[in-house]
Amino acid sequence: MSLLELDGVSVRYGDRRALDGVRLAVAEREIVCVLGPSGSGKSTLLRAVAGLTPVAGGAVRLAGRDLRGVPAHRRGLGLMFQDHQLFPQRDVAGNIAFGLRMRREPGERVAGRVAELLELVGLPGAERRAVATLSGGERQRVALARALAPDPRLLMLDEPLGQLDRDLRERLVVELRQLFGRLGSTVLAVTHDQGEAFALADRVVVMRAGRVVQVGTPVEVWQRPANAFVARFLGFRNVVTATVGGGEARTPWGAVRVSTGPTADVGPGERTLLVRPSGVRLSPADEGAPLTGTVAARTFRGDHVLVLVQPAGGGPELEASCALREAPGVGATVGVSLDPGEVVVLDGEPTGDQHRDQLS
Ligand SMILES: Nc1ncnc2c1ncn2[C@@H]1O[C@H](COP(=O)(O)OP(=O)(O)OP(=O)(O)O)[C@@H](O)[C@H]1O
Repeated sequence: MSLLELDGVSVRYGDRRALDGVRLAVAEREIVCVLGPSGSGKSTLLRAVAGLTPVAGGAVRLAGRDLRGVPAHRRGLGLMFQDHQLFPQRDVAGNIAFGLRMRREPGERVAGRVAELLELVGLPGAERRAVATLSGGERQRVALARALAPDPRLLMLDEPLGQLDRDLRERLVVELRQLFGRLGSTVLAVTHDQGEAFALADRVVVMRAGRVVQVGTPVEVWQRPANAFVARFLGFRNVVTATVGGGEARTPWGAVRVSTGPTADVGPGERTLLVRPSGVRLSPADEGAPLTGTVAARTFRGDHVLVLVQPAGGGPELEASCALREAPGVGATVGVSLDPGEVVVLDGEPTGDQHRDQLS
């Protein structure tokens, strides 16, 4: 059964619809990450669930109970929000114990719980440290311990690692996932960083202008973006309109076969086509590839290079993913062929997970 259900939830700020009929279900022990550009309604969604923003339509249910009229502090939620900073005048223990003290838990029990939580988040013995002496990553851990302290049924995180540098974020996100798995936490998190969402989540929810545009596992969303918006948001550049029919797609780069694999079930017509950068194969210019082009830019991405090629015959630039040693230099003329296995036809059919997302 779902622990959290949003059933057609809408939120308005004046005339602006910040959330528009959002349907979403989060299962017990599931980690769901809401992803979307700035202003798409991610924080509003969390605030609506938390009871910090009034809901104009639809229902929010926790374990089957409608939360309408239930004040924020009675909802059994743990919140770690961007704007919920630590109290600078309290030490680490004072911050973590805040919610427990509000519930008038006995001092001894509180001290034991604080010690346990500090152990959990990797800061054992830090009770008496002043908040001002903590690094950004340590503050984040304390904020997490504070959110976990009352043993919430649902943990809600808004940009949990937002202010930290990339290296630390990448390490912490793995730790967080392990920690939530160990604790059996149910988590609804919001981030604008797709890498973070994909590393943390069991399921990803992509939002645009107050609506849910795709729900799926990280692999499903990555392999099969629902439409051009999601594909571009994930960072794919080779997204074009193509005419599909008779087992091929006519693209601005010429015809590409699409008869095999997951695209075979898509009907004919004008479609959005995604060519993954790994499917753009570069070769020496004189080896007879169907296209030629000039390398316009290169971006190093750790273990590979993204190469931007301007096709000689016109059409949008193509992004190719190359091994470090094989990446041609800027200005080089190259041959280009597209691998049909890496061409995905988008739109036109529901992604499997949209069914799963619907509430019955
Ligand atoms: N208190 C408010 N009053 C009026 N409009 C608001 C208020 N809070 C948010 N909005 C508007 O509602 C929309 C959704 O905002 P929200 O903060 O939920 O987006 P977000 O996806 O979390 O963005 P970000 O990633 O920048 O935090 C935006 O257009 C925003 O300008």
